[in-house]
Amino acid sequence: MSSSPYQPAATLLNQLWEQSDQSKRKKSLKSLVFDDKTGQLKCSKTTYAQACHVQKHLPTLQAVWKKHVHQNPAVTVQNEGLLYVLLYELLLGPNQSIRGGGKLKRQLTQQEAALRKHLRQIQASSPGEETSDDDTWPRYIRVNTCQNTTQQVVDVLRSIMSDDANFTIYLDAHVSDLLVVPPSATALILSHTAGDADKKEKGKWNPQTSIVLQDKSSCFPALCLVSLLSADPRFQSWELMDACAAPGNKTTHLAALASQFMAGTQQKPCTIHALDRDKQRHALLQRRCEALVNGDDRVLIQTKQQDFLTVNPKEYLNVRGILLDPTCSGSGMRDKGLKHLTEKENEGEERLEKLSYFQYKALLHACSFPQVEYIVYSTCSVNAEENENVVHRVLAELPSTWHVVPPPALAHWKRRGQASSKDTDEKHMIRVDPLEDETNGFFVCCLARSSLHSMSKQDASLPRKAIQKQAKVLGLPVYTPNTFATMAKESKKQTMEATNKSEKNRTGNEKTPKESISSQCDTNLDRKKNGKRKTADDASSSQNSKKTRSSKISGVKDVAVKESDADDKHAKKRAKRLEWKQKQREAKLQRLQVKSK
Ligand SMILES: C[S@@+](CC[C@H](N)C(=O)[O-])C[C@H]1O[C@@H](n2cnc3c(N)ncnc32)[C@H](O)[C@@H]1O
Repeated sequence: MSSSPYQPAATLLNQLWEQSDQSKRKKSLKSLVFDDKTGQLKCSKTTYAQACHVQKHLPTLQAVWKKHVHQNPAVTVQNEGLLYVLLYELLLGPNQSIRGGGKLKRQLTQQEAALRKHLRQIQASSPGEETSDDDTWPRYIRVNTCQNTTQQVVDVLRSIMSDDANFTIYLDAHVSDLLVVPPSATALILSHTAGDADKKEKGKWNPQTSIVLQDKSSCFPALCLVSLLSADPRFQSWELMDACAAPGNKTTHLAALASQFMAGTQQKPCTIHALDRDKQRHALLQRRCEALVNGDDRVLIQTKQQDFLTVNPKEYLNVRGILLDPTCSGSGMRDKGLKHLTEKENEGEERLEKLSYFQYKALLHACSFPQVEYIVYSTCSVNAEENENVVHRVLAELPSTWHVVPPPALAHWKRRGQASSKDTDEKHMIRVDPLEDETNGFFVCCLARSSLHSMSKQDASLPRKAIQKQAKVLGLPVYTPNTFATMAKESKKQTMEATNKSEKNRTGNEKTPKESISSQCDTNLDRKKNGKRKTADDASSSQNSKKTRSSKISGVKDVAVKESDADDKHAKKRAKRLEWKQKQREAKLQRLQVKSK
């Protein structure tokens, strides 16, 4: 038995990889660790988080190990899972060290310098092809249909991206007017169009108001609320509330969808009350609503800085729909989420309790609005405590006419609520898995007050057909899962094949750049040693004698240190340059986003 504290994560990964080889119906990491019936985690959060990290960085770790084995063919490792967990901890983990003991730990730490060198080379040689989530997750662009048609935006994006064949634009498979582009495209789109920022007229492309960079799952709440209201013929006018609205992504999405619906009817303009209790966030909300929605006379947004829990429901007698997206732990967010999993078991429990109590209070308060018919409750958390449990707790206190309803627009979304032992409501709730759905983890639950709401079985083909129809009109393909991840893997494979081929082509006599450097290092080394000038012949003989000397430990050490220094210098320089470029792009993106807010 291994003494390693990483063994549980290693076992989990071995289990995952072994069944991937044998069985046709592969289980994902998530389905291996969560109990099908109770939805409870079967291992510790730490074990799950370690396994997630390894899976995320597996291509890089495998490439490092491949290089290592190439140089040390005698190396063999039995426990592949443990190998990659330890490699991750040593090279990429938060402490960059391995806890505990064991033979494999000793073996890896002894080779740490060489392993790090491989890692640097891999990172420097293929920075754009890292297959981590950040580089393969699609980027979502929501068209603000209050200012432009989707066709107008698509035409502009096409012209911006026309120079690069890799930049295909897709339409999302679930959210209308949501475009999907490769991760590398967003910076290009925003920077390319920054000069047009002063064109504020409606219908004219303006990157700050024509589009919103909004993650897919965060588009679900407004989509759900509008699909429920528009399927209900009882209401002649819509008065809605976004109870926790800042910075206004969902409010403005709600406005855009409501406006589209109003366009096809004789209804009065829709009113949206958008509240936030935080002063600064409310100011931002107000600015964004003005910029994104003003000029669209089918919808009116009234913002207010107020604590939702202090709102008197009797002052909003005509409110029919409430969108409630309260503060949550954010454990579904891809950058926060894995951090949350590595928290100590008890850590954060108190915070979670406070959050879920606030969420319960807010949802109960929303249900007390006299005329409200639909409430869409959402969080970007993956904890049942903030999601299903909150809904059950609230429903237990309400008259039985209140019930969970399935959102028509997401009838074709497969992932549903985590089932508790008694309830069947979960099949109507929406869950988004940050590890599998290429968008942040999310939860949406729709509540309806009246039993009049039709619970007839929803036809999943309807929303799917609607998206296909829109894609056809726009001339766009519908995005299919993992498109960019597959492309990144393919491109990485090709680069590796090309590199291997060119390395093989080099003949024994011909010096590779690396050998030239090492030869130079040898010369310098010998110069220092002998204290006299050496000839070119001396230098080459020093290179030729490298193999002979390599058996003498001290000589090998010196040469290796010099060689790795020179190699490192180049790799570092390259990595620094790429890092700087990336930072510039990100800073530009941020500036543009701040401007647009
Ligand atoms: C998750 S964010 C909302 C994000 C927003 N729905 C969007 O999509 O842009 C939660 C917001 O709720 C606000 N908030 C928290 N407690 C509140 C309360 N009691 N009343 C009103 N707003 C509250 C916070 O200030 C924060 O802006």
